[in-house]
Amino acid sequence: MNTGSRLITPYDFDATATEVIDGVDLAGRRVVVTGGASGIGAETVRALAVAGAEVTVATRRPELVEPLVRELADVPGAGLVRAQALDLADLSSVDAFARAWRGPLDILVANAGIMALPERTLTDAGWEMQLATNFLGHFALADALHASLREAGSARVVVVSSGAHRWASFDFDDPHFERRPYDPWAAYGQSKTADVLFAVGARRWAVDGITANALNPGFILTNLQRHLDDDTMRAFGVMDEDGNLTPLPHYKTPAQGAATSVLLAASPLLDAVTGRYFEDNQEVQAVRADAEGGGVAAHALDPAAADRLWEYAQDTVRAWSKAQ
Ligand SMILES: NC(=O)c1ccc[n+]([C@@H]2O[C@H](COP(=O)([O-])OP(=O)(O)OC[C@H]3O[C@@H](n4cnc5c(N)ncnc54)[C@H](O)[C@@H]3O)[C@@H](O)[C@H]2O)c1
Repeated sequence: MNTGSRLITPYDFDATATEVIDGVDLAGRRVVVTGGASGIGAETVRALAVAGAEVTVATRRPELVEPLVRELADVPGAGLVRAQALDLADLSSVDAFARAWRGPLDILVANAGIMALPERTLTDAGWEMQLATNFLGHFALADALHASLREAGSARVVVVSSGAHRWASFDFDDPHFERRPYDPWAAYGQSKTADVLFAVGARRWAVDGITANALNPGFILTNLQRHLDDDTMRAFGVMDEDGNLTPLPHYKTPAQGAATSVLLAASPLLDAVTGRYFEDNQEVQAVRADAEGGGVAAHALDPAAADRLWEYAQDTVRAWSKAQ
């Protein structure tokens, strides 16, 4: 496995999902994209399917993916796209999805996510909703699909994190905000730190030919911002006084936002690269958590924290399974 120097690719901020895998033939490769019904997930599905991959869109509402399925069915050379129900906040749904999967899985893109729920919200299992959706559900899914990933021979797991990971390390004493006051951004940041640590902890799967890398897609206006009030949207500079959305120059289109996911999922440049963090199609350097601009916080790359989180997630998921 590649643990060498920082990976710099020929692609930058502006590259689209299709461009970063131009010329790559994914015929015969089987892919799952969670949250592929909208936003950057849909663009990830589009680029991988057009390159020939067979893509399963794992989504809470499969009927909403029908237009995308029809669109890609008309593209010559595109792989088959289908939708299958998955609710990451409900482990019985995760379990059902994994049990129904047959044969190898070449690429798992853990893309689905929610951001900044204003009130502390719990899943039926009693888990804080952002942690459950953004991390624990994806961990459970990857773990349940491990044999299929191994069967693929050289599978890749792509974990969509966020620059918000820098706002919070993982609080092992209180991951579900039972003791500390709930903060929507601390909960989002913690879940996205967990996503990066997941990719780092997955180095234990290298022996099975499975690599895992994490990424920040950049800023993209999508449904993700639906829980933000107008004041927050104005503070972010993406809404004017009249309530019109005004994306800033550093905002990306969904097709650009999906590029780093697709690069990590399918570019030959990433062969055998694992446990790393990318932004704008490049591996980025570790920075102080409070640094301006991009970069990855040291707390998200810490191998000891990654191992501890892996054990925590495995125990949490297994405790849920036993209780069923
Ligand atoms: N848009 C941005 O600026 C931005 C920035 C950084 C990171 N991200 C990350 O990118 C990813 C995709 O977000 P997006 O911007 O495309 O937003 P989006 O809201 O369009 O996409 C998120 C998808 O996740 C799905 N989802 C949510 N909860 C789910 C659940 N319980 N089970 C299954 N699916 C569920 C949604 O239905 C949706 O299709 C997220 O992980 C997000 O945190 C986005």
